[in-house]
Amino acid sequence: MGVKLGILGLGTVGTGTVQLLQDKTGRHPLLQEIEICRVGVRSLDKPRAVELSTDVVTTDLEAIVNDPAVDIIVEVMGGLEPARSLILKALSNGKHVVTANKAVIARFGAEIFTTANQAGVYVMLEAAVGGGIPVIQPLKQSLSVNRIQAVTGIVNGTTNYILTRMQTEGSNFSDVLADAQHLGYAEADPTADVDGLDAADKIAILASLGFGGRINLKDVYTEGIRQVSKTDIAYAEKLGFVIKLLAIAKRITSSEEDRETRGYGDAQKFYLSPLSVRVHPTLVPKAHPLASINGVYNAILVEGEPIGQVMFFGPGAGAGATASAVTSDILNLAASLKSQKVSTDNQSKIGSLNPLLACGHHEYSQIVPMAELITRFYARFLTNDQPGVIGKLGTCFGNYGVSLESIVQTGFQGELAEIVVVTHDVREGNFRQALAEIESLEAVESIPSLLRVL
Ligand SMILES: NC(=O)C1=CN([C@@H]2O[C@H](COP(=O)(O)OP(=O)(O)OC[C@H]3O[C@@H](n4cnc5c(N)ncnc54)[C@H](OP(=O)(O)O)[C@@H]3O)[C@@H](O)[C@H]2O)C=CC1
Ligand SMILES: N[C@@H](CC=O)C(=O)O
Ligand code: NA
Repeated sequence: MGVKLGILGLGTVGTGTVQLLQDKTGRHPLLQEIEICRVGVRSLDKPRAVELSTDVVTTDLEAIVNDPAVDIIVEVMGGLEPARSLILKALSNGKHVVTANKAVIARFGAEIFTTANQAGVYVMLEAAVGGGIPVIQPLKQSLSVNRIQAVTGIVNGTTNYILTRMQTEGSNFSDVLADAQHLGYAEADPTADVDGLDAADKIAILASLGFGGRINLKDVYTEGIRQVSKTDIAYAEKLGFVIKLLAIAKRITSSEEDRETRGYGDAQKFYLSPLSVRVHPTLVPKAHPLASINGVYNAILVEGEPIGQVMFFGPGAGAGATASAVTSDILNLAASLKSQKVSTDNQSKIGSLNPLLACGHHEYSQIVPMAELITRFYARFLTNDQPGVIGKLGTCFGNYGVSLESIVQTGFQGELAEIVVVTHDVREGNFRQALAEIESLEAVESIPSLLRVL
């Protein structure tokens, strides 16, 4: 008996998935048992890069999720609605779901996983984070015995592609964005990429898998790359850094908790300690493993105990790479359908769910406010070119306990001197108080850039 798919969407990812499923030679033999039964699209008139018979393609997506012949729904249409309702309907109808939709999972994960668990079916989402990179299943399975301390990633291919080309070619932001859209990396609305929202969805998913608590998206501090200028890229380069859009989820332990938990004597306390979850452009030291991740590539560095550091690297977007993740999820489900004893009653299906494939849902994690974050900063100031300005900046920083790692004045913008500082670790709240005082100095014209340093 074959496994029948209903695919919702035939855009970049849907087309890549159909292409992969239509070209099975040399791939896993179980693929032979998978059959594309129905494919849902918005428009029947659009030219398609794949051949599908006209009775397979439809605009009636409800009919696909209600079709009793379909075993697995593959949601690659994107957007929040009707994607969310169609996923919920499919699950209620007892169908497994594979989705690449991080926006839906980051917002409605709890509702979706609850519905799936009640129906005794799985929701698979490998493509939702890191495109083709296996990172969801490793966090759920291979790394699940570790106490995760931090997940730090470059998880948006579009912005990494843009920043890389701005750095290597000195290209202009909007031209490079158009190329990323053309290559199929960007979301339908690229604002989600450029403003960091796509990365925020992804780190919320990774943090909830890695740390075991639900993440409220509104608690994820999110800053995109629009304000990253060629000037800052050039200064960063001189200072030994590259600028990357990082998504960071980190367990924060106060020094007291730290003492108790470093030996992991009190594991419960470790699990309950708050997290910092954020997305922002970051100066990454050139020697750091994430500094050399360029173009559409993504990488996710996971730090845990006892594993130490593990980095997942690969193509984070694009048709083929994402189709690889979607199709592996399909294959996983096909294997589990094959090995599952035929069971008609729901209760026994729930009992037979593999906890390492299913997604749990938990309490919300506590997220520390950004003012409490301890990090290094890079800031660029435009000031009058007069004696004593650097001293005045130093005094303001000193007033709030901000210690400077470096301070340079190399350039000019017209009549104004350009001063760049990099701080040592400082509480963000203190740094911002110092900046407020600096802004009020007569000699200071503006503070065009403020970036965090890894
Ligand atoms: N592109 C990428 O590299 C990656 C994308 N993803 C995720 O995969 C999902 C799909 O992305 P992508 O393939 O790029 O998106 P596209 O915009 O290229 O494709 C969307 C597809 O869904 C169909 N569709 C959308 N809305 C409806 C609707 N209301 N009714 C019927 N059909 C609809 C469209 O139909 P039609 O063709 O008729 O317009 C189209 O075929 C998104 O969730 C995205 O975040 C994840 C990883 C990487
Ligand atoms: N738009 C996303 C696609 C993959 O999730 C990206 O650029 O990474
Ligand atoms: Na992935």
